[in-house]
This record gives sequence, structure tokens and C-alpha cells, in this order.
Amino acid sequence: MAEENYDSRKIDGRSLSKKVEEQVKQGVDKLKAEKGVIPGLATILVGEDPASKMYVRLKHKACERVGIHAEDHNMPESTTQEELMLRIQELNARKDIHGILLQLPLPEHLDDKSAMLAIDPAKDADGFHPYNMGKLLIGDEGLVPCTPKGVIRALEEYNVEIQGKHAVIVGHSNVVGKPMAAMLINRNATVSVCHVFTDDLTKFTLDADILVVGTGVMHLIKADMVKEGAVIFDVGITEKEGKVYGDVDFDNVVKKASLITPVPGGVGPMTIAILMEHVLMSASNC
Ligand SMILES: Nc1nc(=O)c2c([nH]1)NC[C@@H]1CN(c3ccc(C(=O)N[C@@H](CCC(=O)O)C(=O)O)cc3)C=[N+]21
Repeated sequence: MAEENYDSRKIDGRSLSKKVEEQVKQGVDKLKAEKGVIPGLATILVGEDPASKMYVRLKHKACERVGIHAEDHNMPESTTQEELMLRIQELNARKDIHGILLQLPLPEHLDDKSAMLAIDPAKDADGFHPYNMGKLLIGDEGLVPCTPKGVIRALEEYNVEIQGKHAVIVGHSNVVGKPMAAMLINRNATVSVCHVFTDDLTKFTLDADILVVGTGVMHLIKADMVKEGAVIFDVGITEKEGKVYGDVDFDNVVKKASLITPVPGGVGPMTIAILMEHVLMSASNC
């Protein structure tokens, strides 16, 4: 028998992100024409980590596509906390910079919490500032973490019902799991948050109508751990021998899912498109 073709189950993050970027580009053009404002994003990267450099490059390329001015603040590995704080304060004060993105992770000797706290919440393109996280928790979603927002956008685009559904999140990080839980609760899902200490992970994943996995454990989620018809978002990235892998064993899990994101080409491009949207939002509000 011929291999079944599961292409229609794939959530195409690349084409979704193109659609979002097209909307952002229109907004940017309008803002330029009507108010003479050019949205500006400053990225801060401390050190020379190759993966971080690659991610920052992807963000700059996206800025170029949508007409956002992008500045690369690449600071040396030896940067002190004081120097980093000073740079953030300079960018906070600049009228032509509407979004500030501090690329994570920072080198060991730097404290990311105090650095993120120093970023003007109105310029917090990542949505990581405690003020914006707090707003998210009380249902006021402005600048929110880009990856979970991208998941929500994809659910909307594919007309997946959220209310009343059991959404299971694997991974309780500040950048994905926790904000994802808040966004799904805000939309009346029943939410379970699992993580490395969860006693019986499969008990939860098997019951998930919507499954979001962000752990960084390659192919953690196998076909026998998911429910028939589940909608699955793979937020994991593991690099191995020049290839990227997700947290979901896509080739087998796709046979049970109704919709599923691949890695690459899934939530990654969406994350960047939402980031562009945030810079436009901040520039529009200034
Ligand atoms: N302050 C901060 N904000 C971030 O948003 C942030 C961060 N720090 N640190 C690192 C992670 C990682 N991240 C990615 C975004 C897009 C892709 C992406 O678009 N990936 C392509 C593949 C690219 C390739 O590997 O060729 C894809 O999935 O199709 C990947 C990773 C943002 N991060």
C-alpha cells in the first residue's frame, strides 16, 4: 500500500508568518505615511554564541522584509552588568527605538532578570518584562511572549476551538510554558502544565486536545503518547550534526494528529513574525 500523505495536517508556519509579516508591512507603510514614524528594533546580543547570532540574524532579516529599522548591539562576552544596564538605559531613552530585544541566554556572569526589568515595558518586544507578564496573567494581553502568541495565532488561523478543550503544555519555562498556560486560560481552555517532574507524563499527553511541547528534549513525544485527532505544537529545538529536531517525533505522531507543526518551518517563523508585530504596536503607541 502506498504511504499515506499527511501534508494537509501540517501547520505551515512559514506561510502563516508570511501572512502576518504582510499585515505588519502594511501597518509599517501606513505609520510612515501618516505619522512619519519608522519603527525601530534594537537587538542586544552579548557574546558570540553561534546559535544566538543566527537567531538574531533571522530577526534582522525579518525587519528588513517588513520595513522596520533594525540595530544590532553586539556586545563582547566580557561585558559587565553595569555596561549592559547602561546600554539598555540608552536604548530606553531613544525616540527612534520602539522595541528592545535582549537575546537570551546571557553569559553566566550576567543577571538576565535585572536586565529584563530595566527594559522599558513599552519597548519590551519579547513580552518578558514582569509588568507585561503580570498583565498577561490578568487577561490584558499587550506585549506578550512571541512564541506562545504565535501558537494562539495559528490556532485562530486554523479555526481550532480552544474554549472547553484540554490543553496540555509540556515544559514550564518563563518564555513558553507559563505564558502559554496564561493565554490558553484567558481563552477558557482547561489547562494542564507538565514538566520534568511530572510523575506520569503520558497520562496527561494522551488526554490532550491541544498539546504544546517545549522542553528541548529531542523526540520526547512519541505516537503512543498522543490522542487521535490532537492539535500539536512543537516548540523544541535540538541541533544535532547540523540538523534541527523538535520535541515531537513528527513522522510517527503526524499519523495521529489532526494538525501538527514541523521543526523547522513551524513555530519558529511565527515567533519572529509576532516579534515584528510587537515592534509595530510599540511604534504605533508612541
Ligand atoms: N530574547 C529572546 N527572544 C527570543 O525570541 C529568543 C531568544 N531570546 N533566544 C533564543 C530563542 C530561539 N528563537 C528562535 C526564533 C526563531 C527560530 C526560527 O525561525 N527557526 C527556523 C529554522 C532556522 C534554521 O535552523 O535554519 C524554523 O524553525 O523554521 C528559531 C529560534 C528565539 N529566541
